[in-house]
Amino acid sequence: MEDSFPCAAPGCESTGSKLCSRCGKAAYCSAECQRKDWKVHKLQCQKAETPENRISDHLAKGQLFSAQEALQQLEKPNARLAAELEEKLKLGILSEVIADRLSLQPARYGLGYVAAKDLSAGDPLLFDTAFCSAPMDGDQEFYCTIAEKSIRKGHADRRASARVDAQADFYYDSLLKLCTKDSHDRATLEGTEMEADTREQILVCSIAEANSLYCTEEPNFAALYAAGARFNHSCAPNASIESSRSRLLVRAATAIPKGMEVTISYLPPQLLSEAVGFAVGVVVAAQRTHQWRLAPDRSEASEIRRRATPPP
Ligand SMILES: C[S@@+](CC[C@H](N)C(=O)[O-])C[C@H]1O[C@@H](n2cnc3c(N)ncnc32)[C@H](O)[C@@H]1O
Repeated sequence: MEDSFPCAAPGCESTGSKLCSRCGKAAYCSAECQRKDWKVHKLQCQKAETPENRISDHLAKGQLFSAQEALQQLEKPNARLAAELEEKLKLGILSEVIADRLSLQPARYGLGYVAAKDLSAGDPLLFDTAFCSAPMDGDQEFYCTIAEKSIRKGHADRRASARVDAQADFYYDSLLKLCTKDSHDRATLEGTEMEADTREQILVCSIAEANSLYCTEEPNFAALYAAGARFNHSCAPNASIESSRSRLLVRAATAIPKGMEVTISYLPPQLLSEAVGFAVGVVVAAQRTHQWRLAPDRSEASEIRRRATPPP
């Protein structure tokens, strides 16, 4: 930079050789002078419209998908921003409705996502980070492991900053608001006298069972995503999922008009395509693997079970 810029800190007569990385306008001779001047400078410091600053904004707002996309488009890789993104992904407490494409609303089965604008096939809709995950073939049911891990993580106060703690608490609170397994009545559970810890264990276990999703990229794992869990199931879904132990991306699989519910399949595609005749095939396949259970209405479920059970 030109030598003629004076250091912007009041009283300093040195030459400013480093520009403020945020606005790119004020010049300082040293980090110390920049620190001293920050109280005044911050009142006029406007973030320059650079791709790096846009990525910082996305990261600050927890929009990790948008940050990742913008990082990939940078002409020169930026190791600092990439490391910040990785840190945030690891926390497992952030989700992003991409480009305001979805809204959470009352739907056919409880709450569900509805297209907030006309969507095209392939549009990314929701990015979420897994709060916890577990193998499907562990010593105990995967949802018990997910519940145990979730409770530990939900109560931990070991994070990097108060802000991260607050976000983690918010994410855990939204997990606690997810629906319980169909046969578990939340009001009964909440009204029954028992230790608070025991109630929480039963509640989170039921939530983990009703809301965990299979991992398409790591087929032996299931994971619990607080925002992703709000999608309802369809055997002819209009959205698809790409999921791993740490991340979930939901994309429109077809064009979806504004106002239509966006659905995913809770079953891995191979189970859906193996199914001979919709419900019976799916339920039998799911029971056979002991992994996935659909939640049709109860009379339908018992009729399916009756038809699916071979005569003695
Ligand atoms: C992962 S949650 C989906 C979001 C849920 N509707 C909510 O309000 O949070 C799964 C629960 O939604 C309901 N559900 C989702 N899809 C369904 C479907 N196709 N048929 C019946 N119930 C469904 C069931 O109660 C199921 O246990």
